[in-house]
Order: sequence, then structure tokens, then C-alpha cells
Amino acid sequence: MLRSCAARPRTLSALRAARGGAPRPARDPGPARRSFSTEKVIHKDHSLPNPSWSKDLRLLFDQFMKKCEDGSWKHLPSSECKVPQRIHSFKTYFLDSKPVKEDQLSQARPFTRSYEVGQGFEYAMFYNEDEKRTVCLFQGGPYLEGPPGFLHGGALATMIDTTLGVCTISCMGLFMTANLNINFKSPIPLCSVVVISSQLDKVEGRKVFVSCNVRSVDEKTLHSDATGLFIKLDPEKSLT
Ligand SMILES: CCCCCCCCCCCC(=O)SCCNC(=O)CCNC(=O)[C@H](O)C(C)(C)COP(=O)(O)OP(=O)(O)OC[C@H]1O[C@@H](n2cnc3c(N)ncnc32)[C@H](O)[C@@H]1OP(=O)(O)O
Repeated sequence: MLRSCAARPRTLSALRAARGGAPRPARDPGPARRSFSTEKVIHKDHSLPNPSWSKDLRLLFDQFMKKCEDGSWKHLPSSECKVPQRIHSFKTYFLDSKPVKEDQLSQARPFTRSYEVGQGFEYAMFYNEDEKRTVCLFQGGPYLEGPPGFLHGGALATMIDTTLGVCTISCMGLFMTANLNINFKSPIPLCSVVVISSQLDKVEGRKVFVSCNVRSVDEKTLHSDATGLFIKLDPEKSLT
């Protein structure tokens, strides 16, 4: 299991104090702030094979699971399972009660995990800490159609954004996408499998620069390449 991607964040005032900043006067809590229960909720791990996976996806998954045997690569369970602390911290420190109503939030789920099995995003992620690389094995289902018979560019952008986001996992803190530049080189046939290979290129202060390419299973077709900039969230700054 990857070491936690963000050391357990201390309280905000402790963070500010550690910075030598005067603790900000307690903000009017306004309406009772949402308290997020931390009771253990067992989530289904969507990153494991299911009957909708093609032979290609299963073969690649098995190949990468084999690479995990010596510890160089790690299989990442689906996000709800792997970074509950990170998600909890995000909700606690950055999700102001204003923009999202309680009842709407209670129905929230990760976009890439909100389709019936096999119809949307089927994928598994693997991470190499030493090389700061993330690989995503992705099969886009029939509900992700763009041009007839091909994957929607926005669906690919979603998986690129998610895969590049995972590249920040070795950096301390919570990150959000500030910039994503994608070249679409060759359309992806719907329901086919592609490999998104990404890496962390450099870190400058709060800025993390990442990049990736998207290739067919036989590696002969370059479908896309992309760069991204992720910014570490600053607890001193409100997101909205
Ligand atoms: C949670 C676990 C879930 C785990 C599950 C994972 C789910 C996957 C989710 C994928 C990720 C997403 O989709 S995230 C959702 C999409 N992204 C968003 O909605 C973010 C919207 N934007 C923002 O909130 C803000 O712009 C931030 C937080 C990104 C940055 O704001 P900030 O913190 O005030 O930073 P700021 O001072 O403006 O900029 C800091 C430095 O970055 C530079 N900078 C800022 N933006 C840009 C930019 N677009 N292009 C170039 N450079 C930029 C500035 O010039 C500055 O450089 P210098 O002067 O220091 O040199």
C-alpha cells in the first residue's frame, strides 16, 4: 500500500502557527459546518477485473500485477478506497458549505465510477514510486461515445486528468488541476483498451508538472499526448 499521499494534516491553526502566521481569527462558522463522519465505510474496489473487462484489459492487468510482485509497482485501489484520508481532508478544509447543498453532496460519487459496470470508465491504475510514474489501463465503454464508434475526447481528457492527478500522490498535500494540454493524434475505437503512461516531470514550489502519452495495447498507435500542471492547495486560501 502506498504510504499515505498526504501526511495527516494538522489543524489549520497549527498549520498557520507552524508558518509563524498569526492564527486567523476564527471564521464565523456560519450555518453549522458540515461534519464529515470518519466511520469506516467499506467501498467496492472498482479497479479489479469484472465480467465487462476485455481479454486485452485482463491480460494487461495480470502483467502489471506481476510487476507488483517485487514491489517496484503498486496496484492502486479505486480512489474511494485508496485515499479516504485525502478525501476527508479535502472535504474538511476546502469544501465550503456554500457551493454544494447537503442533499446534493450526499449523492456525490467519483465521475469515473458513476456508470453501470462496463458502460463507462473501466480502468486500473498502477504506480511506481521510484520512477514517479503512473500507468492507467483504460477501457472506455459504449456510453462514452463521441464520434460514432469512437471514444469521446472529453472521456479521454477525464482519464488523462485523473491519471496525471495520481502522479502527484508522492507529493505532500492536496492538488487540483490548473492546466491540461492534450493533443488528440488518433481516435480511440469505442470499447478498446488503451494504456495511459504518465510521469511527474518537475516540482516548483506548489506547482507540479506532469505529462503522459496514450497508446494502443500493441503500442503501435499513439492516440494522444498531454501535459498538466497541478497546484498544491493552500489552506490559507479558500477555493471559492
Ligand atoms: C482530493 C483527493 C481526491 C482523489 C481523487 C482524484 C480525482 C481526480 C480529480 C482530477 C483533478 C481535477 O479534476 S481538479 C478539478 C479541476 N480543477 C479545478 O477546478 C481547479 C480550479 N482552479 C483553482 O481552484 C485554482 O486556480 C488553483 C487551486 C488551481 C490555484 O489557485 P491558487 O492556489 O490561488 O494558486 P495561484 O496562487 O493562483 O497560483 C500558484 C502558482 O501557479 C501558477 N498557476 C496557477 N494556475 C496556472 C495555470 N492555469 N497555468 C499556469 N500557471 C498557473 C501561478 O502563476 C502561480 O505561479 P507562481 O507565481 O507561484 O510561479
